[in-house]
Amino acid sequence: MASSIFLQRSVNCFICNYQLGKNLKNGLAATKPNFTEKCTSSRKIGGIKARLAVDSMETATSPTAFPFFQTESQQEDTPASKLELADPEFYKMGFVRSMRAYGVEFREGPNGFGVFASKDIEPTRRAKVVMEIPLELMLTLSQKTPWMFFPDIIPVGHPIFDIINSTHPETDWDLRTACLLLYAFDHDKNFWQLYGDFLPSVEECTSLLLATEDDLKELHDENLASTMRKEKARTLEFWEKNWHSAMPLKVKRLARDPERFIWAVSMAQTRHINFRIRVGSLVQDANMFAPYADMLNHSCQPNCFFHWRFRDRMFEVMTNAGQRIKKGEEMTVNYMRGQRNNMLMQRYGFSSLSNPWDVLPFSGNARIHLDSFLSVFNISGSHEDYYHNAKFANEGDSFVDGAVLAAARTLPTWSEGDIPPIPSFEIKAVKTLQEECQQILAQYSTTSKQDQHILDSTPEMSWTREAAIKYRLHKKLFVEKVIEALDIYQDRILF
Ligand SMILES: C[S@@+](CC[C@H](N)C(=O)[O-])C[C@H]1O[C@@H](n2cnc3c(N)ncnc32)[C@H](O)[C@@H]1O
Repeated sequence: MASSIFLQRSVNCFICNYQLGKNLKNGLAATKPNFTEKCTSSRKIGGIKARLAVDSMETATSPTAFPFFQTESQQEDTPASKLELADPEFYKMGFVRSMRAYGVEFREGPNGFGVFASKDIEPTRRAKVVMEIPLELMLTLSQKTPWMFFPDIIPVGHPIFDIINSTHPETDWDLRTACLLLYAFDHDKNFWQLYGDFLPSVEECTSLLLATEDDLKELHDENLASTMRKEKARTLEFWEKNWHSAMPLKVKRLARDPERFIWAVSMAQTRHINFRIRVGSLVQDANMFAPYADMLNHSCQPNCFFHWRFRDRMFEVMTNAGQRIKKGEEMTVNYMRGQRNNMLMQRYGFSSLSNPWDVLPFSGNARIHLDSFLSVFNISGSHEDYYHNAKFANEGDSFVDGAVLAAARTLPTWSEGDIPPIPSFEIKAVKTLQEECQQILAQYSTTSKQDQHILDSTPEMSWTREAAIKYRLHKKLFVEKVIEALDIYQDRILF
């Protein structure tokens, strides 16, 4: 594959009507395109600036000082008012098509666009609607054959119809939705021709499908790197099979180069939602691109969720019942409950410093006392639902976050009702577990400090490279947090 080919898609900037040559180069070492200097109202400018500005704040914050569960997108550390607001056109083009947003605003932060509360949201007994997106604005594909789609923009007999029809509905959902997205971009007066300008470009998308071989090496995780190579090969194979020279122009122009198709698949992987919807009497499991809702970032402790309102075919973003959200706070949803960082990376190109579902591969026989370990950190609930019982935590005690919950889930433990831990046994077990942690750290060729230094000293790094380095850094910080948690366990319980 010739990865250095440039794809130029001309788009108009809404504010200044400047003709932008959209740089779709799939070379992530690429220098930032020139047009960012000329147009001050495109998504690109804000994205890059915001990332630089916020990165320096991030590094000033020690990872262990993060408040419980508030570090998912790390935008909480930056006042929302400092993040750039989305272009007014972004709202307008949706409002005229009956999209509604209540008490939320879109801003560009370190993780691209995000959704923020524009006023205080008081807790209520019922979940509150904050966004409504009509079915007509979404791109929706049924997951089962015969495949159905909304809105009905593809004429039967169009070759892209046959291409989508040739895919496997369950395993090829990303290839199918990518085809539908590309068709929507090409379809006269379709909403996605406008919305597409607010999607991340090749340079801004964190999907590892767009990562270079060098970026994949930075993961320091050969399994994940190899999975991504296979994913990329599968995508290319599909493009080669369907975009050969004998294809009619109306298909060819949708993705003239493999890079364009890989970008569309990465949009599908990082933005589409699996959802069960009811339209009339028909209940369908669907793959959907839901504009505006796809700007919500992920959190393992989200304050919002999605809902389908079948009565008037509205896709809704709702706040959790009883949830208080302060003005400026980020609104988030959970993309993948119960998944480890490698799965988040594979699908979305980011990892979480405080993912409560991450695990460490302990191999020995050493075990610590479950009940006493949990009680030291005020962790409550059953195994699958551990949570930090902040009510009993010391004031200002911010050590416990998702990483400590993950530690609670993965540390080998024992428990026999009321039998207390025997200090000498526990010390031995703790030491062995900490040694295992040190061994895990020793397998990496860099330390967490070195990773942090690389991130701090290379502000112009590509988004995929940054995501890869953060991934291995998050792993190490998790291991270090386990070591520290075991220290605290010894200090607080045994002496
Ligand atoms: C559905 S989109 C969300 C909107 C996106 N931020 C944007 O700019 O368009 C998913 C992408 O957002 C970013 N993202 C979402 N949640 C994140 C998080 N907690 N940490 C880092 N990046 C996140 C990742 O790049 C991911 O692939």
